[in-house]
Amino acid sequence: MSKEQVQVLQPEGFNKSRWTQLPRDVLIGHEAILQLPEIIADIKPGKSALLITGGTTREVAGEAVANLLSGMYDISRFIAGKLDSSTLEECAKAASPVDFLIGIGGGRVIDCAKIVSYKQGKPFISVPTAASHDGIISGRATLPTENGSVSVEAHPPVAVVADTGIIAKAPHRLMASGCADVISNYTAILDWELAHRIRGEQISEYAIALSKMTAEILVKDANLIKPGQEEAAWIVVKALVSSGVSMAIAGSSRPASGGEHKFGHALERLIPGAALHGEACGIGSIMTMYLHGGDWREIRSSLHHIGAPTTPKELNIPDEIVVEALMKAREIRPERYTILDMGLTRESAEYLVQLLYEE
Ligand SMILES: NC(=O)C1=CN([C@@H]2O[C@H](COP(=O)(O)OP(=O)(O)OC[C@H]3O[C@@H](n4cnc5c(N)ncnc54)[C@H](OP(=O)(O)O)[C@@H]3O)[C@@H](O)[C@H]2O)C=CC1
Ligand SMILES: O=C(CO)COP(=O)(O)O
Ligand SMILES: [Zn+2]
Repeated sequence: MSKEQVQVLQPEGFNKSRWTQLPRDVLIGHEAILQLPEIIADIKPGKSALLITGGTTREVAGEAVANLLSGMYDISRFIAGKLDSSTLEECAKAASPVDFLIGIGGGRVIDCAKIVSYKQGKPFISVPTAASHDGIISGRATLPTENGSVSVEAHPPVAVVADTGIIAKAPHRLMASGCADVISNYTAILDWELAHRIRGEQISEYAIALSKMTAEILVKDANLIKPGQEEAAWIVVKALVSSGVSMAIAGSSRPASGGEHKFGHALERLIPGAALHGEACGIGSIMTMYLHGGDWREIRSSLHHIGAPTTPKELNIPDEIVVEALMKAREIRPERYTILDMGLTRESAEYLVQLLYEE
């Protein structure tokens, strides 16, 4: 090779730079949890750990992890029953003496571990007990506030350990919700492209391609997603990881969160706990796909096939609340421009909700 240096013809003002953070170790599979000691030994995060769980997930996996690691590490425990400022404060106190954190549970618990570990500059390990959301691996956390949910900067876990045996045993509703979260990537991308065309918002073709491919693979494999099957857990966790990587590439949740997520966050504010995160976003995605002029029936039948709800009635949510959530979606994260920010009228919102019931 010639020693001659290539002369870089720098376009004036070129100053792009992106720092993409990803986990160092991702372990998915049968009895993966038993390999936690090896994963921790590989990362060498320190000698003491705080295990953050929920009330149920403490029983499902938290105590098993505590037993596995005790004797090797100093273990303390914290139960994150909610995700609000006082829980975060208490969790931060519990975390301050330890070297690293392990979040064992659903999205709420993992986001709690993510936020506290980020604020304290400590590593955290993500141990999802359900395939219910694509925040398993992402570097962002969703924080409910009085003014609606905000996406806050955090850091990705240093490692993800997803035990497909544990995840397959979780209620199927959780896995179906995770699938819906991924299927909603279709409309999140359409919204991002819309914002690019109308507002000149920067898009990432790599993030879009990965996010779209992930949703497509999941829809193709929908017939394999059955309750209690470890293979189903394997397929869905891989999709959630891939969707999380698309967010890491984008440096934002844009490739996986558009108008259907703004609707989902608004619904959660109006009727907390009635729908799981992915369930709400899936229903939102049917409606925003209709507005985009895309194949909304395909979204609806994929959700139905997987076992996710496609109507408010299935969740015992009154239709009027869904109309309200569609109208309020524009107040959630107003800087995130989507099809729901284009002047949706109440009459159109009512029509969208009726569409969900169409034969
Ligand atoms: N950061 C990001 O990028 C993303 C964040 N999210 C966030 O994640 C949250 C949604 O996560 P989701 O998991 O749906 O909700 P939760 O974390 O609230 O979990 C739902 C319920 O499932 C229970 N559970 C979890 N695993 C099992 C199991 N194996 N067996 C029995 N029960 C189980 C939980 O128990 P327990 O009470 O013990 O917790 C909880 O009661 C939202 O806050 C959302 O905003 C969603 C997507 C992306
Ligand atoms: O849920 C997400 C992706 O599925 C990301 O969350 P936000 O909508 O809070 O950005
Ligand atoms: Zn989501």
